[in-house]
Amino acid sequence: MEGTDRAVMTDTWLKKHRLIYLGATRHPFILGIRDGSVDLSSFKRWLGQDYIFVRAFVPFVASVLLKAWKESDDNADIDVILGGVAALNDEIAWFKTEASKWGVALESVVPQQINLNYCRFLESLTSPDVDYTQAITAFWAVETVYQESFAHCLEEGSKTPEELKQTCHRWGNDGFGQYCHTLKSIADRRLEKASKEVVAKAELNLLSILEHEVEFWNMSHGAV
Ligand SMILES: Cc1ncc(CNC=O)c(N)n1
Repeated sequence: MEGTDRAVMTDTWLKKHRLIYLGATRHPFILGIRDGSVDLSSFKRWLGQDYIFVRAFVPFVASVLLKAWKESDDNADIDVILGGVAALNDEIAWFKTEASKWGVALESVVPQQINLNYCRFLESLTSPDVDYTQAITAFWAVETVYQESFAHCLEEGSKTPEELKQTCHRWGNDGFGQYCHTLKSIADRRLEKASKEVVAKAELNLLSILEHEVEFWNMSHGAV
């Protein structure tokens, strides 16, 4: 059949950049959740910083929505991205409840430099000079790192403490997995038709995102 053995761009990239991808999705912080050895002060630090990140992620996703509306060849993309926006609305409410459960005062969390750097990078992708293909590919990458990381904490044989399971479910559940898979299909569909220049930029963005994600997990250790 035509096209059955054509390489899918995102799969090619994840194979090529496997070590850094594993660095982002199998980070010691995640492995610590999975084996129950995680330091709860690290978890609380991550929670406060991630709340700040997610608030900054909303305008990035809104920019992806705007680009889809202007540039996409498939109306269904809007529905998928809008679903992502709706999920972020729930997520922000969840962070507030979760933070009060752990005694984390979200209003007084000071964003760390690593967090600000990551937010600034995503903000740079909201520029009109960045096309829809690059934006949707970046969106897929950010979501997928969390999906793969937290799903790992729920796999058979994991010893995730009961009080952390809800957090893992938030991103590790099958519905979120399906959603990431849909984002991946959109990204691959666009990459297939994109110019070499756009494909090259999208790959560099992926590498930047993976590096920012590793740094973000590192931040939980409080050594920065
Ligand atoms: C640092 C980081 N990366 C990805 C996600 C997942 N996307 C939205 O929630 C997240 N919450 N935080």
